[in-house]
Order: sequence, then structure tokens, then C-alpha cells
Amino acid sequence: MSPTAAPATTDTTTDTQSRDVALPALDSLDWDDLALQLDGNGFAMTPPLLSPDQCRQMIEVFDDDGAFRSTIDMARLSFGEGRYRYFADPLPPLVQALRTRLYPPMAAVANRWAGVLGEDPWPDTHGELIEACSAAGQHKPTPLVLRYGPTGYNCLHQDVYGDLTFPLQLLFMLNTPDVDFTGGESVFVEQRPRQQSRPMVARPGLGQAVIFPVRYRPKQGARGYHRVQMRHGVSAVHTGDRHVLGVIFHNAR
Ligand SMILES: O=C(O)CCC(=O)C(=O)O
Ligand SMILES: [Fe+2]
Repeated sequence: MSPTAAPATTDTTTDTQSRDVALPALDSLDWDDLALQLDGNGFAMTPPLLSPDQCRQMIEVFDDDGAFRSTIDMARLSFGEGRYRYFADPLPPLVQALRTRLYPPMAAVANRWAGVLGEDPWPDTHGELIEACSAAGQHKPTPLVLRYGPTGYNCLHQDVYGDLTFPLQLLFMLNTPDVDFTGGESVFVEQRPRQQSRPMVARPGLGQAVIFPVRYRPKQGARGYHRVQMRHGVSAVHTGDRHVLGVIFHNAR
């Protein structure tokens, strides 16, 4: 570090490092197309956003105990089969960069949704969202890495961690489907009011992300907009290992 550099606090160190993370595909994301996918199907698939190297780094960090604040054995809690680990603060620069750089365009979608549903608007920056989380007693980071081996799966759920729930989240595929693993589809079930539920499946490739609602999204009906609930999970992995990076924007209690 140069002698003129500002004194390092954990936060500024992470922010400085995260500004240097190369994520060129983020800048050319077509948010109009992603919003159309979200409004039409309830989820949106991006082009590859992470490089194969970045995917490998995120898989390797899974075995670094010091990087995580908590580890969940899914079978023990009847959540499914596999393990996931929540990152500790300070987040790895890549994860911090994804959270801060993806938040503003996601907040634009979230604010359009809030508008039609008559809900309060979301702040423009992720820093402000994290301050609002702190004020609500939600201090713990929620980004996580999940590892499923053969027979591993994840029951349908919603990632709610307190009163404050930012309405959109992402998952990043860290392996190559049909090469590193088989099975293990991302599953979404949309629960429509007074109607049967709609199942959907996504198969993101290496480095691709899926954007989806944490709890619900607005859908236009005959009498204006209503909320359509969504849950997500993973079908059984048949062979190999499947790793995913989950980016949730709100913090946890
Ligand atoms: O492994 C998956 O595809 C789902 C991960 C998940 O539940 C999440 O990222 O919140
Ligand atoms: Fe989840």
C-alpha cells in the first residue's frame, strides 16, 4: 500500500478491491430484455457474467472455513440434501462487486414493481439498502455458496431473512451442466391466486445468472395488478457436483 493511501478500514478495503474486479459483461446487460423475461416468465436468464476463472475461485473458496460466518447441512434441517455456506464480512471482492454493481438496475425493476403494487420505493444504492437493513436489525451478510453432490437437491423455499426483503435475487451457475454434473435443474413454482401452480425450469450455463423474485412479483390481471408468489429450489443432482453462488441483496437478522 502506498504511504498516501487512506487508512484501511474493512469497508473501504473491500470497496476499493471490489471496484477493481473485472466484470465486463455487466456493463452490456440488456435490462429491457431482462425485465421482459421477468414480467413474462417470472425469472430472467443472463448471458455469462462470470469468467470460468471467477467460477472456479468461488468453488474453491467453499473449502476456506475463514471466508464464512455459518454453514448449513440441508439434510439436518430437512431443507434438502447438500451444504451451503454464508459468507462472512468483509465479503470477497467479487461478491461485493456483484452486490453493489447489480443493485441499481435491479432497484429500477423493484421500484417499477413497488409502484404498481402500491409499496414503498427502494433506495438507489446498495449502501443505502444495507443502512436500512442495519436500522431493521439485519446485520449479517446473506450471499452464499451452495454445493450439491449426487442425489443432492433443494426444497422449494423463499429467502426471507427479516422484515426487510429486497424483492429480487440472483443465482450464478459455477459449474458446466452436463459436463461437471447431470440433473440439478433450477426449479421455480409460481403460485397464482385461486389457480393451479405453474412449474418452470432453468438451466443456466457456466457463469450465467438467473434473476428471480424472492417472494412475489406483480402480474397484471383484469382488475389491475396482483401479487404472484414464487418459490425456488433445485431438482436432484444425478451425477457430479453442482455449485451455485447466491446473491441476495438484503442482510439477515
Ligand atoms: O442451487 C440453486 O440453484 C438455488 C440456490 C438458492 O436457493 C439461492 O441462491 O437462493
Ligand atoms: Fe434460495
